[in-house]
Amino acid sequence: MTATIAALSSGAGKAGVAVVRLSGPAVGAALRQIAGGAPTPRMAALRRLRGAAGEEIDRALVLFLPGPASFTGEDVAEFHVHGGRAVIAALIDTLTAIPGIRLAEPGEFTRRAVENGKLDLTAAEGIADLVEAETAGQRRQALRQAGGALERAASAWRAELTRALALLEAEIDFPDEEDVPALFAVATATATRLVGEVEAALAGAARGERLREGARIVIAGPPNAGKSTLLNALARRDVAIVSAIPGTTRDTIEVHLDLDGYPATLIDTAGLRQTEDPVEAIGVARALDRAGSADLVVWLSPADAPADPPDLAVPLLRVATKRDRIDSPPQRCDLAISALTGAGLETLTDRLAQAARAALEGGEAALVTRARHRRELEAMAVHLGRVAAADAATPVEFAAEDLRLAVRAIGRLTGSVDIDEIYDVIFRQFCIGK
Ligand SMILES: Nc1nc2c(c(=O)[nH]1)N(C=O)[C@@H](CNc1ccc(C(=O)N[C@@H](CCC(=O)O)C(=O)O)cc1)CN2
Ligand SMILES: Nc1nc2c(ncn2[C@@H]2O[C@H](COP(=O)(O)OP(=O)(O)OP(=O)(O)O)[C@@H](O)[C@H]2O)c(=O)[nH]1
Ligand SMILES: [Mg+2]
Repeated sequence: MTATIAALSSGAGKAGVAVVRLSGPAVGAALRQIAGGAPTPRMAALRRLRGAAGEEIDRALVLFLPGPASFTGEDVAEFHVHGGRAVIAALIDTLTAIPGIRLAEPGEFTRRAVENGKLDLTAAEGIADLVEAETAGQRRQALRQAGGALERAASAWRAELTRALALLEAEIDFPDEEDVPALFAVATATATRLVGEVEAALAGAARGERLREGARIVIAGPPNAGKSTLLNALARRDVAIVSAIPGTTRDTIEVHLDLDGYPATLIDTAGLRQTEDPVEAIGVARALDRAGSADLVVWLSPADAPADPPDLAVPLLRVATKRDRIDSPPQRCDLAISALTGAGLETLTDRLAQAARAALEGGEAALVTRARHRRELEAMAVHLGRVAAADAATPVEFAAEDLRLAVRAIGRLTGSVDIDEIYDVIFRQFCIGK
């Protein structure tokens, strides 16, 4: 029998109110045992909750949402209790002591919603992104996906492909009864149109993935330029080790920033120099690699010892550091800062926000927000491209197989092909209680 799952769905730690959720066939029994019976469906009721020995745990608002009209599609109960650690622990302990009830795994409530047909996989990913969203732009994109934007596009594609496939299969099963060139024409026309739509969706993919993950801004420069000092100043905490010894930072260090509503990942790197030290050399190689794929490289070099950046095919902002060390305006830079006095830091933050905006804004809202979506749509485009290019010499079976493989890619995208390993990877990333 399906296990009934329980978890704290609100944030961990002390809070005014905490929400504990329960989903599965044992919900009715649990409500009878601890809340004196199930309240009227979908109506909040104030109840005394009792532990196994009959002792009172809390007075709480209780909700009963009978399946299938619930978030998971199963019977669901919610306990809105006082958010103290001992209250939550007593309630969870009492619930999980009831036969058939266990703690939920990360994302398991949402996984059940998908398995019961309440959401497709892309909408579930949208919910995960909504929980993770740190900026308004990320929230909007996640909400759109959770509302089924990609799901609707995918199911429209699937319906058209299935229709075209049915025509070709009729031809394979009953050769000579139909006019083959006419059937082929329908299949190639459908494939040609859908390739266009899939490619339009893919065109926004880079932006969609960027918005989800944030613009990538890499701090690079010679050793001792003040890179880690700047990272700490912008992050407003001591993330990276700072010292007067050149070659202090070896690995890349990332922090997430909200730049005027635009999410960004700021990456500190090892100082660039020729080195005999094999570990430092790996750090230098990593620094160059990150810089090469950044949306912006902030090239730092000391005002009293300016250095030129290597050739990079990405936008560059040249910043002179340690402005406090020289009197005359620094050379060969776009702006100058001093972590000591704070001079120039506000201007720099504005420039970073501009760069993040340039990397993330523009165009329509993206349908594709993850590499996983991109992979499946690219696979679709390859198969549809072959069908679109088919001619009289192409065997009908080949075109049909390509249409089938395109449909399969859509199935992997939306989760309608039941593929456990895809589910496991995706739902592992959720929080517990979601
Ligand atoms: N207290 C609480 N707040 C919450 C949730 C929750 O589970 N509990 N949610 C959870 O993530 C989100 C809201 N999402 C929800 C989505 C569907 C249903 C639901 O009951 N759907 C039924 C009935 C729909 C209807 O009445 O219109 C259904 O789909 O059949 C509930 C919550 C955010 N806020
Ligand atoms: N006077 C002055 N010193 C600074 C300033 N910023 C950083 N420093 C000092 O410069 C030294 C190097 O700073 P780091 O931030 O560790 O330099 P880095 O670029 O990360 O160096 P590596 O990790 O070795 O590549 C430290 O002693 C800092 O205190 C500044 O604005 N003014
Ligand atoms: Mg450093």
